[in-house]
Amino acid sequence: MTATSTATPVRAPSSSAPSDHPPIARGKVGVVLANLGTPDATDYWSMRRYLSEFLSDQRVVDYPRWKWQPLLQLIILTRRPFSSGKAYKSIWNQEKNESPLLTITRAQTEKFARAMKARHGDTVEVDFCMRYGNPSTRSVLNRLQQKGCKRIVFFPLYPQYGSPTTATANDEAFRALMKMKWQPALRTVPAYFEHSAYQQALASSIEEAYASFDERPTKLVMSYHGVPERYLLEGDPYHCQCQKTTRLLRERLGFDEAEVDTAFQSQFGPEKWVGPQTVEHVAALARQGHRHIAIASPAFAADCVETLEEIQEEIRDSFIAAGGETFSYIPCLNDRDDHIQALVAIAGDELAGWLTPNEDTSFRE
Ligand SMILES: C=CC1=C(C)c2cc3[nH]c(cc4nc(cc5[nH]c(cc1n2)c(C)c5CCC(=O)O)C(CCC(=O)O)=C4C)c(C)c3C=C
Ligand SMILES: [Fe+2]
Ligand SMILES: [Fe+2]
Repeated sequence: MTATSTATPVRAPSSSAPSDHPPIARGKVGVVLANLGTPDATDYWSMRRYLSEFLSDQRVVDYPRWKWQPLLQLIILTRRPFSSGKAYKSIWNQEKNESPLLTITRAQTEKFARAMKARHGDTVEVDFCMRYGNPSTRSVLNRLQQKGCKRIVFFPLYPQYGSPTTATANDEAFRALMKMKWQPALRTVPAYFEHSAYQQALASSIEEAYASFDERPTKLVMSYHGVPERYLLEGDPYHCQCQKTTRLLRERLGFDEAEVDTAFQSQFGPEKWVGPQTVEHVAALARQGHRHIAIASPAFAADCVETLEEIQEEIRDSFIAAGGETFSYIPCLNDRDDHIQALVAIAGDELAGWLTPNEDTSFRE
């Protein structure tokens, strides 16, 4: 996906340059939205390929390779592609034959590109990439470099910093740069959960959902993707940033402390993960007498298998089985206009000084 439809002006070098000098693309600034990635299809081998790439990443599962790879390749990847494939199948975008995460990320990028172009003109080139699967980080950064982007803002779409998400996305971007003869300057966008435009978009999405309910839920559960507790103890701020996301949102909404809980989902493997686990927490809420709860998932910029299947099927079933009656899922911010405007504002902060009018960043003659 390319934001600007104009062809890249590739010019001959200045008249003082030798005639056999390679052509030089005119200087542009790239902005790349990066998300996690998703399988290309739901069959066993597509799922296995995707999960193998994902779960072999030591930022995600940090056990030593000699210990983890035999377990992963010989045991986990013989079974998990079937169960995960079933989950993806239940939410697959049949019309486009792709996963919802890909559909939504593309829609976000198209809107973001239009808004960036309206604000900054043709100097900015926008695209998206995935950490695992396609479009790969390397292919997108190579394309932008070839189009003449001498400066690139790399924007991992994770409101909270996590080593299994933000850090590995950035690692992959820098790995791509390692192969380039003419490497662009690269800025990475930090966690943005505190940004007021992001907080406002999140608050508006919840207020709009609440205005549509016949009866006010007695609890709002903020369900974040979990991580092993050890990652927190070893310095990953993700858990703290999730707690703070909830607090800032609750203060902005003016909700009572007792009305909003934080929980963590998607536990994987035998290690202790941060808690409470959403699937158990909602059942406990039902047993305590909560009949109507709302649930939002602010670790994800886009709805994905973890929200559309895990929350809306597995976690909902857990609440209903324990005696709950109404389970209201509030979608991720996806391509809401206020979310896109927030992303534009956040990217704008990182572009500071890079968009001087008429500046040619490509070549000084
Ligand atoms: C095995 C350990 C995992 C850690 C740690 C982890 C952290 C983490 N993940 C996200 C965001 C997403 N994860 C998604 C899917 C997913 N996550 C794991 C494992 C870990 N994640 C697996 C095995 C899967 C695949 C699905 C499955 O088999 O259950 C997704 C959805 C992708 C999609 O295609 O829809 C997202 C998004 C965060 C924010 C996070 C912690 C910082
Ligand atoms: Fe995950
Ligand atoms: Fe899951």
